[in-house]
Amino acid sequence: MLSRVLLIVNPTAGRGLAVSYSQDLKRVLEDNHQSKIQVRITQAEGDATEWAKNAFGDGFDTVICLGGDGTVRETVQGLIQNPDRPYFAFIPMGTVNDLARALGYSLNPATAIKEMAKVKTGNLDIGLVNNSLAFINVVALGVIPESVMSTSSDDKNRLGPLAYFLDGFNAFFSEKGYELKITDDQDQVHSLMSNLVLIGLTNSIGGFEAALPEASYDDGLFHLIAVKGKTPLDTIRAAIQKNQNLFKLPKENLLQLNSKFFLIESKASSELAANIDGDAGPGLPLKLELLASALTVLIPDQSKSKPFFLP
Ligand SMILES: Nc1ncnc2c1ncn2[C@@H]1O[C@H](COP(=O)(O)OP(=O)(O)OP(=O)(O)O)[C@@H](O)[C@H]1O
Repeated sequence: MLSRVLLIVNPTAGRGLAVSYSQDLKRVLEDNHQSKIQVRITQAEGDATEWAKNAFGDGFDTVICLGGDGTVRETVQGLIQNPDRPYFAFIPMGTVNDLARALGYSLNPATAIKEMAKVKTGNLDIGLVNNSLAFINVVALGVIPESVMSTSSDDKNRLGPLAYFLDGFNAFFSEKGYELKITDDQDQVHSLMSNLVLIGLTNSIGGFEAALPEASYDDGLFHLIAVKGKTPLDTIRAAIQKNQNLFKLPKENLLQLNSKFFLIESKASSELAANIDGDAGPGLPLKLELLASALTVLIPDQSKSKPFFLP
């Protein structure tokens, strides 16, 4: 691992600093792992996927991308298309960086680069939508995820997480709800009216690291939370009437399931599109399959880098 490394760099990520960060990462890898490095800079959507797909055949044992969650997702999309998969890591440079939070990476790119000096490996579960589209963090359905999909890259660069908040806030007043049928890996069918469904792979969703506290990137399960009710306001009213913390909604307002598979269907399928890791995805029905331990991911080995004192 880390002998021949392909660095995939999205030059638009990290407020345009990704290319200069890639040179810092190159030095850290050469100095600490004697790596042979090739740096490739993406020109457009799809480059990261194509290069990651062919990386192992091109002689790379490790692929590291520098970019936001979109770049990470595109890279993973390429890696899983080949049965021979290189080691994988990334330097987080996006707005939310959920996978970085889940793996314990530093969210500061300069620190995350330094942390690549000492790494250990972990298993990373990946989600697959409709047999083809990979996801790394979350599939979300409902009025809030729909509105967030329209958040522009310009707004994200200018406003950071606030851009998502503003778009999501407007959606709170929408009167939409969806009649959904959710089938799990035990063939249990759950029917409900919902305004928000999240299917997460890790504990961190939308930058909230405790969103799914029991979920882990390597536990081999999807974690689904569906908020019952026609509008988000309905749900919040119900919670407040019961004096509940909004993040601990009463059980009757939530459906929670863990499963390796979900089929999600709706009566009004054309109305509802999925948000896949923050970007627009296909409409319902959605088939979600979990690819357990699909990738071997590099994780900072903080235990080794900490100073060691004898008692
Ligand atoms: N040279 C390029 N010019 C414009 N867009 C590019 C280029 N290379 C890649 N992209 C696209 O940029 C998109 C967004 O990239 P990325 O997710 O890394 O940044 P971001 O949008 O700032 O991150 P986040 O979504 O976490 O805020 C990716 O989907 C990718 O396809």
